[in-house]
Amino acid sequence: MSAFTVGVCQLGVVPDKQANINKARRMIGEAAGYGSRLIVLPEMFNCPYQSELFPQYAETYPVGPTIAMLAECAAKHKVVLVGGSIPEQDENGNVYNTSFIFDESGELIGRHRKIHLFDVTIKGGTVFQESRTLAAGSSITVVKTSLGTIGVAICYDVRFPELARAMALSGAQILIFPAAFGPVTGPAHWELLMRSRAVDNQVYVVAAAPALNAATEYKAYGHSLIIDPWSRVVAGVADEETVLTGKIDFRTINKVREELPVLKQRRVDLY
Ligand SMILES: NC(=O)CCC(=O)C(=O)O
Repeated sequence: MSAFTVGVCQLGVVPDKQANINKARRMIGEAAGYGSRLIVLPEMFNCPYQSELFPQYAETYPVGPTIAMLAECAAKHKVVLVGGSIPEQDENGNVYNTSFIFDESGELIGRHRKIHLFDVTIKGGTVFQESRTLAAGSSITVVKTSLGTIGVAICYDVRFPELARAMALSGAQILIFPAAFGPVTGPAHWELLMRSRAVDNQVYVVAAAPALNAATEYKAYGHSLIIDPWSRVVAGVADEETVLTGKIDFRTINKVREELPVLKQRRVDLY
């Protein structure tokens, strides 16, 4: 399919896990009602973004109310669903920041475990240590869907351009980033990074953020975005809870790559 609508659920996360699941179900239904064939949720959408909380909100595939809701909604609405991310516990007790990806029949078609953990100390700003409770994933995620090929990475992963390039070279036409930037790096880098990955690789970028909830400790920046391969913002919002939609048209990828053939012109003999 060369053109279709993508929907992004910019959901405001609350401490009550079941309330987050219910809200996600409702927002996925709303996005499907707008004609979205691909729907994306934000990073850690069932759990406040706080390291110490991740283990207690974690689920082990295929068991768990969040995973069940995602599979059920994908099948009910016949959509490709990138289920943001949730804390996932494996059989050895390791917890990952994981995106589960479902097809239109509710089958799991991909799983991305965040590769680069968000361990930063910005003086006078954000201090975060995902590695206190999370383990890092160890593979790149590129998934063929009925709509096209998608690459999925999570939030801080966007800062590593080699990863986006590897996904694009593996055939990804859309790079999807469930994410949760905060009030310090959000205004400074969010749009810049997302648009850079789009222009570097001449692909669509979909960045799904949580809405701002002023009552939670981590203040999400919001500003979900859909960006085209020319780096134009197709659709964007501020920090409120809402469903964002935009058109993806793969013919734009071909047009941009024909006009500016930078991917073909790379000097792989030199770098
Ligand atoms: N959840 C995250 O990985 C946050 C990344 C972030 O805020 C950044 O600036 O990078």
